[in-house]
Amino acid sequence: MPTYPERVRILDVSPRDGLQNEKQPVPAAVKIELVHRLQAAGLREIEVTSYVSPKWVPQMADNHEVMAGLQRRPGVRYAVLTPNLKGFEAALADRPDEIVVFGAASEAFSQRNINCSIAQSIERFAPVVEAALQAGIAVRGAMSCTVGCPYEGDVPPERVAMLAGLMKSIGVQRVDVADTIGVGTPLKVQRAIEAAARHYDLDHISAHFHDTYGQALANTLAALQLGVWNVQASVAGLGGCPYAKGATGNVATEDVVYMLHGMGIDTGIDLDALVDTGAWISAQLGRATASRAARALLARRG
Ligand SMILES: CC(C)(COP(=O)([O-])OP(=O)([O-])OC[C@H]1O[C@@H](n2cnc3c(N)ncnc32)[C@H](O)[C@@H]1OP(=O)([O-])[O-])[C@@H](O)C(=O)NCCC(=O)NCCSC(=O)C[C@@](C)(O)CC(=O)[O-]
Repeated sequence: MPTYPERVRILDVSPRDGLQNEKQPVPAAVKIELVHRLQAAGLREIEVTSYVSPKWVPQMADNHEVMAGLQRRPGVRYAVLTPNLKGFEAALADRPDEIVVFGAASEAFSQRNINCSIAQSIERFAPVVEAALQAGIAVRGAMSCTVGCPYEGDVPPERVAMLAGLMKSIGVQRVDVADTIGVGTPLKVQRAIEAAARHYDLDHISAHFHDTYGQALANTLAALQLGVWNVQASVAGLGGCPYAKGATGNVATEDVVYMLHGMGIDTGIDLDALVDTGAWISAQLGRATASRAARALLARRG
């Protein structure tokens, strides 16, 4: 019998990863309310926004407004993406608890997503990491395409180990193993996590799985079986990456919480309040939730 952690920490990425790809502008007030609803439901880590070029990702151009509008709760960690010093300097004024540098295990994705090679990305991240740590801000490294790439196809675990080693060498404190396009299956994501674990202990590795092929919940379980207990998810399964066409959102937070609570694993999250949050943001966006658990629970409520 596999063993599972007693407690799992979920980071909800919906305000950033979930909304970044929306074509219609989502008002800052809606983004702010989403964060407030998530924290009221018990989320203690939330990825709020990114400080990237508004020409590349227009939806995140309201980063300052969103961060300024937050009513912060003690004990909640608010994370933001900063790909370079320009982004970090802009973010600093908004007092994030954690910044995220984001690289890729695939050269082609690195070029399409952040307009530079993997080696150049590490050069850009190094001063960001140094400045963040000096300012007392935590640093996470997102690693995209750890299983497959929309441009290069399969990505071998050696590439993940290479990227994790580079992240470690510049002082990144913890890393996300991301299946950006959701092509992974349980054993493949386990190989990617094991590759990252050559440089980071499992306490400092998060699972970040998209659900394009319906594998994200199974992949999340596979990560837990290895001992990973930091899991990323997006309420209502919102999301997708602008540089990974056709990729769907992350595993739905409601589905992860339903599974974990059913396994007797504590998350600190109120599933009913989370389902309400997913229903609310889905209504704001004019679409149905992608969460199967939320759909079932809403139907049961009548
Ligand atoms: C990284 C850059 C900025 C490089 O973009 P670049 O064009 O190479 O940058 P540059 O230094 O040559 O500057 C060009 C212009 O961008 C501006 N600029 C430069 N930096 C910034 C900044 N930080 N904020 C705002 N503006 C910026 C800069 O000021 C200049 O403006 P101009 O003079 O032309 O008016 C660009 O490629 C970019 O913004 N890419 C978007 C990346 C992105 O947000 N992708 C989605 C998030 S990653 C993701 O979703 C995956 C993840 C994390 O969820 C995990 C997974 O599932 O895989």
